[in-house]
Amino acid sequence: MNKTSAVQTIGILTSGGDAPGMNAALRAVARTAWARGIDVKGIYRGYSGLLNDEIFDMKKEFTCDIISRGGTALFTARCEEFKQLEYQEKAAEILRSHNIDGLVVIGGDGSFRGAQKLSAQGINTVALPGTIDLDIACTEYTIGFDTAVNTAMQAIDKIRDSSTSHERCSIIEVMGRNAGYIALWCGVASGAEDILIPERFDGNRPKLENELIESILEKKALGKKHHLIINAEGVGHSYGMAKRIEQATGVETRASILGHMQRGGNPTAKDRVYASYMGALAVDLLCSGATNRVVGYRNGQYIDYDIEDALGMAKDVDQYEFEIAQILGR
Ligand SMILES: Nc1ncnc2c1ncn2[C@@H]1O[C@H](COP(=O)(O)OP(=O)(O)O)[C@@H](O)[C@H]1O
Ligand SMILES: O=P(O)(O)OC[C@H]1O[C@](O)(COP(=O)(O)O)[C@@H](O)[C@@H]1O
Ligand SMILES: [Mg+2]
Repeated sequence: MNKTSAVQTIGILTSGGDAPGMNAALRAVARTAWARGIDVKGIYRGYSGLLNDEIFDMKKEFTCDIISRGGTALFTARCEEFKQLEYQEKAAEILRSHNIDGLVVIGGDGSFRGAQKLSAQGINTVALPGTIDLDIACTEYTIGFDTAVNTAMQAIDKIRDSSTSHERCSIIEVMGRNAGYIALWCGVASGAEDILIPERFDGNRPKLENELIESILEKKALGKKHHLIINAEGVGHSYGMAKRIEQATGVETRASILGHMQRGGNPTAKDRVYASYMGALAVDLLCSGATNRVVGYRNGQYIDYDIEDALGMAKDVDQYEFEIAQILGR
């Protein structure tokens, strides 16, 4: 019992796509809470597990040997029904029945909406940005992005060796349903000739493919031995694109979709350390009586925002960075 804290029992859940570093975050939440004299309960499988009352008393052992592991020891899920008010009310009841008066939600923008709804139901809630997509406007950093980019970059390096040996064009599709940050970073880090991101795609596929065909022929004429195209999932259609490009250019073209390997693996030091400080801050915010907050990282500092304000912020790929990425691939 901590008489000065606004909350006495903190629940933790992970929600949406898993991200490397979620374990470091939940470990930090639990250990900071214990250090502050607060009880901790784990909630399995995100909002879905919460609605099924999959709640347990977290003990120290649960947080041991997980900081170096990808994924989430609490498991994660997407839960459509949680978008409805009646399920949000039910979830708040369940939390209260376990004496959980503070909740930390680790997930992406969708999960923040859920956290906001629980806050409206009277449960003090703080969210941590856990997503490989980096698509959260209020923060320069999200848990998992750094690891995902490094994992994808290493895979691209390997594909590049094969691509160069065969003097082929390779289209490599990386994750990012609505966001091109993984593609942009991988493109720059791998020296890709072309980078396709949803933020700069107008939906006109024939136009996009014609530009790529021109770019491939131009670079082939300059003596380039391969042509790497990093394609974000949000643009997609990599296999069809490869076929049409090969037909039009005569350059053998292969597509590789990296898929879920990008979400796994041991988190980088950055993901472990940032996630740890963010987890600790979430607890201290709850102790101070805060609710409906999201933790972020900006200008070298860990900060927090109102969830509504955070979700209202717009984010776009920096145009200068995108232009330079294109220049460097020429
Ligand atoms: N508008 C909403 N209201 C309540 N809960 C939501 C809302 N949007 C999303 N959620 C919850 O958050 C979960 C994760 O959202 P999703 O967008 O799939 O992943 P992420 O949190 O990684 O962005 C959803 O399955 C749902 O349970
Ligand atoms: O594993 P799923 O459910 O197919 O989801 C795939 C999506 O999850 C992500 O890996 C991460 O997105 P979220 O963090 O929003 O869940 C996206 O890049 C990808 O489009
Ligand atoms: Mg999301």
